[in-house]
Amino acid sequence: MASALQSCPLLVPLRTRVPRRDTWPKVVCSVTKKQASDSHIDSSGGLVVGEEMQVTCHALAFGGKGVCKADSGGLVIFCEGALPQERLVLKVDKVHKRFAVAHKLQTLHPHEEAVEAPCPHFGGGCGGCTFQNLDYSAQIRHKQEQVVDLLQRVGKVSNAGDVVQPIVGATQQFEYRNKTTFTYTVPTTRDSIPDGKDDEDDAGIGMLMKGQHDQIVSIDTCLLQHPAADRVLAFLARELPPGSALAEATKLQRLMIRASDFPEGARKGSLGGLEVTGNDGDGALRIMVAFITSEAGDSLQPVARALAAVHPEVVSVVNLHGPDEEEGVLFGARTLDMYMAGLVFSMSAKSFFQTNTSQGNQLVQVVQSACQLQDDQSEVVLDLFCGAGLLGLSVAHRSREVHGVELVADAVRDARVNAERNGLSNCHFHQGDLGKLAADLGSIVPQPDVCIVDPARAGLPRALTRFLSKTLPPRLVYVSCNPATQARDIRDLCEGMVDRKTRKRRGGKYQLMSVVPVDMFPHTAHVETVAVLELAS
Ligand SMILES: C[S@@+](CC[C@H](N)C(=O)[O-])C[C@H]1O[C@@H](n2cnc3c(N)ncnc32)[C@H](O)[C@@H]1O
Repeated sequence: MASALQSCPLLVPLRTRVPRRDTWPKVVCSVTKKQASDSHIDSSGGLVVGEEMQVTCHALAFGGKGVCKADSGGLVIFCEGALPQERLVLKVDKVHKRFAVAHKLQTLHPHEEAVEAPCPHFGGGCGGCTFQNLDYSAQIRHKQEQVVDLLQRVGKVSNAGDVVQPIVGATQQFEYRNKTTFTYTVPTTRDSIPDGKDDEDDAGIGMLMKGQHDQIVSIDTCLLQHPAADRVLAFLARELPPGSALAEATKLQRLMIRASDFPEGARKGSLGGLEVTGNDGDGALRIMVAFITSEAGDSLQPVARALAAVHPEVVSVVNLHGPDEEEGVLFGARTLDMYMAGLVFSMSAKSFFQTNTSQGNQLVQVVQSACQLQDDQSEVVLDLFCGAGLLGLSVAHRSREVHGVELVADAVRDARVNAERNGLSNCHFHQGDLGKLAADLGSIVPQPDVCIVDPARAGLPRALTRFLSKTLPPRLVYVSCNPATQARDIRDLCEGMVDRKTRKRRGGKYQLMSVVPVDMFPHTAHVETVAVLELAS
């Protein structure tokens, strides 16, 4: 059923909605464009756009697409939804010079570890999950293989198979997300619908479609998020529906729901080994809701109060509005208390927090042991891209000093409060853009013994790699949510950066000691990795 829907481009608009943006996307027209491109014949590699064919999937590419080939050989075809060893029918969407892109129409012979996906939205285009139809042990095995493969191909690490440690799998594979963001849409206008007819159902709240930035799948449940978030979503879908006068007046774009409690295995005692302050809170469920709007959203106050009256676990409702996401409190507190690694964190709506509480604890333990701090609290730790301070604060009790640097001002403010709330007076946090201030970082923070970096998906800014290659902290602990950019940066740090004039690499001083993959996001293609680099002797 799901694959039949995916196979027919004309059905796509019925399952998608147009999100509101300040710059209005021309999404509905793109259906017409897509039809035009379907009829375009591209003969490169013998593949034709729109062609349907039987193939076998051989592996999973980074990002979750299946790597397929036609029986007669030819170009590699990256196919959405295909699993290794699966025999399937696909439809070619795009043909490039060296590869083609396709989506699955039908499974002929399934992956031997295929399972029934429990979510009603899986396979319907929702961008949330990739592997719900694959047994969890197979998911993590593939993630492990991808990390090794990227280190070999991109990082040029010859002993990648030895360096990469066994992946830390998740004990809790559903309901693990402590934060979910939903997109609000408005009904499309009459002229933007190709057949000129209004679609009464054409507004919704949902997740972005796979690979899209301007189309969503309407959903009423997400099996990855905290179940309490489903209840909040249901209330708001009823009381503040897309297209309602209030949603229109405030230009409501997105809805963020953040839940704080203790999923199975998140408590300090049950994991063991976390040496922190033991600040576990009372275990009560608390929820923050943020309405992200284009216009100031003071008029959302009555909805916020009604939500908190029906769902007393909602302790904070805020509005982030305008291009700078200016913050206003609609109900309760401005921040939400979150707990991880035996520490308490005051979290503003705009601050980053590890999205999987249970696996966040595991990640912290991996980082703590990767830092290999001495027992005498003599060492200085740098925590770059520190967010609200999670990693730096979790090693502060074993350090002389911790210095964190972070771009988002609210996160820096939270990090300072968090140091104080956890009684960690040896921590200092600085606000700044590490892409811009990297060259001057030495005048802002002391020379570290250990430097933790945890950048966004783009990896390290070039200027920061240059700074680290010059100042040479003895130990680098590189936490990454994108093993591809991490592999690139590891190569730069170990073999040296490419000299613009000579086009040769020079100056690499590090060696890669270990990489630990941690599965923070079961059922998705994402994998977190913690790499340790030391100065080569
Ligand atoms: C993956 S999060 C890690 C946060 C923190 N280490 C944690 O575990 O909670 C990356 C952080 O880097 C910050 N960031 C992104 N680009 C940055 C930049 N150019 N300079 C400084 N911080 C940046 C983001 O705001 C975010 O808080």
